Amino acid sequence: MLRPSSRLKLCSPRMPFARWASSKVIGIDLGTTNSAVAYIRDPLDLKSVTVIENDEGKRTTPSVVGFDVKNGSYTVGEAAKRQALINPENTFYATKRLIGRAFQDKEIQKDLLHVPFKVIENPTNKHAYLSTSTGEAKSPSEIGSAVLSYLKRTAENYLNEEINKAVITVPAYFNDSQRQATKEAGKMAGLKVLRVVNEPTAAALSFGLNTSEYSGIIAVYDLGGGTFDISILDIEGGVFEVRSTNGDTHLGGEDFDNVLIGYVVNKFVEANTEVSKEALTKNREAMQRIRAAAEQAKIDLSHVKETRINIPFIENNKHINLLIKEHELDDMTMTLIEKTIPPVKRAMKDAEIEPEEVEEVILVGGMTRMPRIRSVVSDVFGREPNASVNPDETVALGAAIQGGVLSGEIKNVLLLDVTPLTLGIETYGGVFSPLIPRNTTVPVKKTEVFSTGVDGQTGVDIRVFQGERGLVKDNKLIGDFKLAGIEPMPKGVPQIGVTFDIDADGIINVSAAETGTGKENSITVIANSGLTEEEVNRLVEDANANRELDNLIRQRVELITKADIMISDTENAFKRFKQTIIKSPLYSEVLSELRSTRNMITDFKANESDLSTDVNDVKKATDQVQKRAMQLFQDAAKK
Ligand SMILES: Nc1ncnc2c1ncn2[C@@H]1O[C@H](COP(=O)(O)OP(=O)(O)OP(=O)(O)O)[C@@H](O)[C@H]1O
Repeated sequence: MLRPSSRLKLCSPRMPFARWASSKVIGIDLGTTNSAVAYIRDPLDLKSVTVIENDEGKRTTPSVVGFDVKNGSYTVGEAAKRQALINPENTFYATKRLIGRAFQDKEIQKDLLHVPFKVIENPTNKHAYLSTSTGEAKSPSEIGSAVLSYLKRTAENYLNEEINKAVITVPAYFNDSQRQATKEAGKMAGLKVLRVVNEPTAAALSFGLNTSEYSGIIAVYDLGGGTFDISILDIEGGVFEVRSTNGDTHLGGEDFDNVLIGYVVNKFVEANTEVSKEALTKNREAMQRIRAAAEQAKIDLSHVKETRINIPFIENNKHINLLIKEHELDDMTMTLIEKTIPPVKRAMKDAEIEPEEVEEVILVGGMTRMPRIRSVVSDVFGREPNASVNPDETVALGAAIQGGVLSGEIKNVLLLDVTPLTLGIETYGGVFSPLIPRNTTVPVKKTEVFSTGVDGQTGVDIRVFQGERGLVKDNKLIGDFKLAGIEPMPKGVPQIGVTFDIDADGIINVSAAETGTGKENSITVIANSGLTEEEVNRLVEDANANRELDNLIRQRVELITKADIMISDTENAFKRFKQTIIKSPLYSEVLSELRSTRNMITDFKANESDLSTDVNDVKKATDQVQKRAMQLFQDAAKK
């Protein structure tokens, strides 16, 4: 992992923070279920960072938007949640689970079964969009933007001034496409998004600066309504360095609710055989009522040992009256809780630390109030989580602090965040050539020089991948572009510099330039789809399981490519200097060795998947031909 030695240090923790005039930057936690907005009341006092209450006096606002299709207006937050029962098809919630994702993603297809509104495929970008009952398409960014506008207004009403700058948080494991879509939502809401900050990093900022002079290694375990993140940070003298991050962008309270909803539905149809499961699940209003009651029961069970779900007149004048115990909820959701453990272990491994080195465990997100989750987290880290952090507010508070840092109101705090997955390009033979390893501190810029694989090649396809495997076919294509207009040259001669530039928001820009012709091209990577939970898990697990094999294949492809280029060079030299070297008695002998090595390479490439062939034979033969060709040229020169 990159650990810059020249990182900025806080001169003295007791040094007063300086203030300079600037417009306010609000911090927004745009959550799957709930959102919050915060600001810094007094930059000289970091403890003055405050969550702003909405017009209903609440400190968090449901991320729900309800459209009135008759008059074209919409409501946000509590008001939207209240009308959900009578307007289920036009009340959109948990749309953060869709943002920047392809409609065909397995996760999206699974979610479709549980939501009372319509999710459609946008014909242009193939992303998941929403549709009102009158067929009006809305992008998840538009829904996010409605929530952001509401929070912007909340802040403006409270502060009595116009606000147009914000820091917005996103799950750490969000990919490029999901980050772009979130920024877009901010722009649509009339906000200049100064920075997109990872949620656990924001939580750490708020914890670290509120706990005076905190230094040490902390783990932030963040399980909210829709996503799970784990980050390991090293906090020292005002420098917040993320050492690793991992997670699952499709795991959260919504999944727990869905499990409980399934349980309630099954119990109801078992007890009322005249009601079919299909009829009940198609009844949007009934399902909306079951959803609300199930979520409430889940929340209640964090405080009481048992609770009742009572829903009168659910179908055919029948009622739901069900007793649920805490251990029953624990048992039915244990597989979901356990899904958080492998990312935690991977994050610790990547940060090169053992659990006992973690000095504080910070819990973020409403789901971490569930006692079973707390006990699992305690077991994994071997310590009780820190109880001083408010899991609903800490992310927004951290975003506001980062806003203060960016506006210059807060000095001497430096945030060093990381990129969650390895980034690289495809090279000859389908090999994944990483440029930026996962958990590299951002912003980062890196250039590597590549060349062509075929003689006379005038264009190259730059295909950008994200993932942990050695071959591109096992990773995720996140964008591609062509660099054309290269002058025809022998393979291996053109010098193509490929530059990856990841900004502090985690957004990726890739450019390529050929030095000879000065041809240049670039893209800002906009992924066709987000990484599904399965893909993320598969990427890392498969990479570990297949590391040896991948390395072997990779080394073989690299060796053969090198040999191919060397033999091509020698063949070209033979053609060019034929008149001179033909005079040497060595000529025909070396020429035949050259031809047989060429045949070896051709055979090897034709049977690339046969791992029983020894690539070292090709290497030895190539080295030998090189040596013999040198002798031939020296001998010919003497004549
Ligand atoms: N006391 C509680 N016990 C169990 N679950 C709870 C409790 N309070 C809230 N939750 C659940 O926490 C989830 C919401 O958490 P939170 O508001 O932190 O998420 P979010 O910020 O909207 O989501 P994300 O960070 O994933 O985008 C919901 O699923 C809610 O039901």
